[in-house]
Order: sequence, then structure tokens, then C-alpha cells
Amino acid sequence: MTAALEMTDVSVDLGGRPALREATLRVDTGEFLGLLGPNGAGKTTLLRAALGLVPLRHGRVAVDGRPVRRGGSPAGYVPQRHEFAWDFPASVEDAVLSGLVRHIGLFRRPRARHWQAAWDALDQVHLADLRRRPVGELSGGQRQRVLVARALVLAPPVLLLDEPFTGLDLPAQETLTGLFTTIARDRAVVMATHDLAAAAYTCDRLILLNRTVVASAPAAELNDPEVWMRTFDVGPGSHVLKSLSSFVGA
Ligand SMILES: Nc1ncnc2c1ncn2[C@@H]1O[C@H](COP(=O)(O)OP(=O)(O)OP(=O)(O)O)[C@@H](O)[C@H]1O
Repeated sequence: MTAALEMTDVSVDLGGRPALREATLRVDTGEFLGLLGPNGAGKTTLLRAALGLVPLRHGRVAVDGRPVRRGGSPAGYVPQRHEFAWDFPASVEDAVLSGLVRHIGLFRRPRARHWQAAWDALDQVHLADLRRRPVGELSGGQRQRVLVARALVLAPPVLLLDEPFTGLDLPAQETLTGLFTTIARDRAVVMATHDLAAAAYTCDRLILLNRTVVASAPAAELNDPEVWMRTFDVGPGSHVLKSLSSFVGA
């Protein structure tokens, strides 16, 4: 089977320093993958490499079997919420259509098929009723779903989520988790997150990252404390390990 996303020996330098070292991973259609690691572990860099947004020092990236070139990845990207201009006077459907700007053309009018793709994407995130609402009036959870629809409008083989739960309450997180699980039925989903509990409960597999891939397995199988110590650069007496033991086997 062709991988939805395959990264082989990927190394990236940022500011002259290594941000990612020989990272290798494969994600298949139908998988919901959690990407975990401490601050500065290279999670965002790995997502940006999958999007063709950073030069690779070494290695290969392929989406749906096709090599990714600079700026030309078919992967869908859901940025962190603060990266979107919510005070821009746009409706929900305008925001979703902006995901198609490369297909529509910058100063051209969207065609019927573009509107239909936007409405279908809004249907998938259960926001069809709010399509005329100004984006500035939405809650944090609704804004997150708009960003997911904006990425889905291109029907990507893999959806990359950067910290989707930050600042959301538990019910909003639960809604999103259900949504991501549904979306992962017919594509791959990769979620970079600091929320280990949410990832452990909902993701099929976790990738533990600390500049390189330290481990890749379902949460229940990640029961070697050594692996978590290497991931988070902590010693055996660390509180990190104690808090981990409630939801993984470490
Ligand atoms: N534009 C940049 N120029 C130089 N160094 C950078 C740049 N962006 C990131 N870095 C460095 O690259 C490393 C990896 O950063 P990255 O943002 O990928 O980590 P992360 O795991 O996403 O972190 P966080 O959990 O804090 O968001 C860090 O050491 C960071 O300081």
C-alpha cells in the first residue's frame, strides 16, 4: 500500500543548527498519529518538512507516493489558531474558500465547484449552519473547525494538525477528537500536540520526537521509561515520568 506520508532520513537545519536529524516515519491512510515531544523537539519543523516549506539537508518526503518539492506538497495543514487573521472581515465560507486560493487564482471569482467544495468541507466539520457568520464571532472550538475545513477543501491525502487543542475546553476538545477520528477513516491524520493524555487515548499510534524519532508505537506499547526519558530529556526521578504512568505503561 502507498503511504499517505513517508519521510525517510529527513534532516533539517534551522539557523545553522540541527532542528531534525534523520527522522523516518510512515503514516498510512486510516491512521490517526500523535506527534509528541518537548518544546523545540522539531514537531513543527517535521510538519513543515512534510509541507515542503523547509529545505531538507538530507532525506526524502513523499505524500501519497509522490515526492514533495519545495512549496508543492499536497498535504493539508491546520495551523495553530493564533496564526489566522480572525479580525479580517470574512465569513466562515470565505475563510474556507481561502484554502482554495491557488486553484481559484488570487483576484478571480470562485466558481460553483469551489463553493460546493467549501460547503462540503463545512458539512464535514458540522459548521454548515454557520457558513454566513463572520469568523470573528466564532468560539475557539468553532474557529479550529473552520481551519480544519479550510484544509479539507483540497481533499488532502494527509491532514497535518499543529497543536489543535491549545486553549480549548474539554467539551470542545472532545468534539474535535471525534472529528479527527472520523476524518482519519479515509485519509491519514498527523497531530502535533503537547496533550499526551488526549493523544494516548485517541491516536492509533504515537511518534515520540526529540530532534529525531525516538519511538513509534501505540501508547499502550510505550511502556519503557527509558524511551520517555530520552524523549523529554529527564531522569528516572522526574515528575514527567510519574504523570505519564497514569495513561501509558511507563
Ligand atoms: N526560523 C527558525 N530559525 C532558527 N531556528 C529555528 C527556527 N524555527 C525553529 N527553530 C529551532 O528549531 C528547533 C525546533 O523547533 P520546532 O518549532 O520545530 O519545535 P517544536 O517541537 O514544534 O516546539 P514547540 O513544542 O515549542 O512548538 C528549536 O530549537 C527552535 O528553536
